[in-house]
Amino acid sequence: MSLLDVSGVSKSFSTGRDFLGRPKRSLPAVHDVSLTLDKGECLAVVGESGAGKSTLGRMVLRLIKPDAGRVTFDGIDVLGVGSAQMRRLRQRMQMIFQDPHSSLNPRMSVAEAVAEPLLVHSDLGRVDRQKRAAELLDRVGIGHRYLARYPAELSGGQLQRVAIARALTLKPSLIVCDEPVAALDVSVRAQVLNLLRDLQEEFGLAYLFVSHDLALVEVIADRVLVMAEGRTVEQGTVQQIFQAPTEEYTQRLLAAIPVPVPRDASGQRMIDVARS
Ligand SMILES: Nc1ncnc2c1ncn2[C@@H]1O[C@H](COP(=O)(O)OP(=O)(O)OP(=O)(O)O)[C@@H](O)[C@H]1O
Repeated sequence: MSLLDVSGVSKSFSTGRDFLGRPKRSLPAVHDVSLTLDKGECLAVVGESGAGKSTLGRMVLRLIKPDAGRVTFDGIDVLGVGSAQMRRLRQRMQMIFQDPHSSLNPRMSVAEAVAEPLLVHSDLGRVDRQKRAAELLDRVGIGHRYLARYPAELSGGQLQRVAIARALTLKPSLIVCDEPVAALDVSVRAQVLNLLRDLQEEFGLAYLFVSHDLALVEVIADRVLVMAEGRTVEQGTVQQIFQAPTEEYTQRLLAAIPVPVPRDASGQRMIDVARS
């Protein structure tokens, strides 16, 4: 059984209102998309802007409720559970957003932000919560001198590390990463990507990795789902999608990668993203 099983999910959004306040039109954002994700695996969802990638990621966590389809996490029907069970389930399914500035509370110190989920979801006392937060922050490369600082005092890369530590606090098995390095300076992208990769291995995390950047996807993903206009174009392993894409749309996406990753005669990547 897969850790995550998404079957035929669809979502339409209504746009604008007529003079009676009724929605004018219903536009499909995601249509009949299915995927599976195993423990410790990384599935990238790629496609151009507006393809429906973020909507799909949010539906997996029930942050957006699908109009149709099923989402099963570890055998549990995510769309069918009550709010108390959903709160428990959310501990095991976390999300990292593109913009760490907006995902962290500006009035909470770095240590408080990482410890907060434990206040809500565990019986740990204050000292133990702070200790666990400090350990996690240390693990993601944020030293002790930053613990009492506030988001406005940190760089984008540091903030994303804090957001990653916060996502790890409750020991999730799935993290939906929605363009997690897209808002960062090019110089720190590789470091944060490598951190995500190391943490995945260390904690056996499964990632649903939403990205429009195929060069990153090739480095981090095991499998790829290509989306266009809300629909699945094709799915396959990284090798299949990057070396033998069957659909013209995927071929065009690949051709648009600015700097193709050099390969040796056997098709293996010749460089890796620099280690942090
Ligand atoms: N809350 C919303 N209300 C109305 N329309 C929405 C809403 N969220 C998304 N959409 C629409 O759904 C479609 C898919 O959006 P989505 O953000 O999922 O795409 P995406 O592939 O993640 O794009 P991007 O890479 O630009 O973030 C778009 O046409 C978008 O305008």
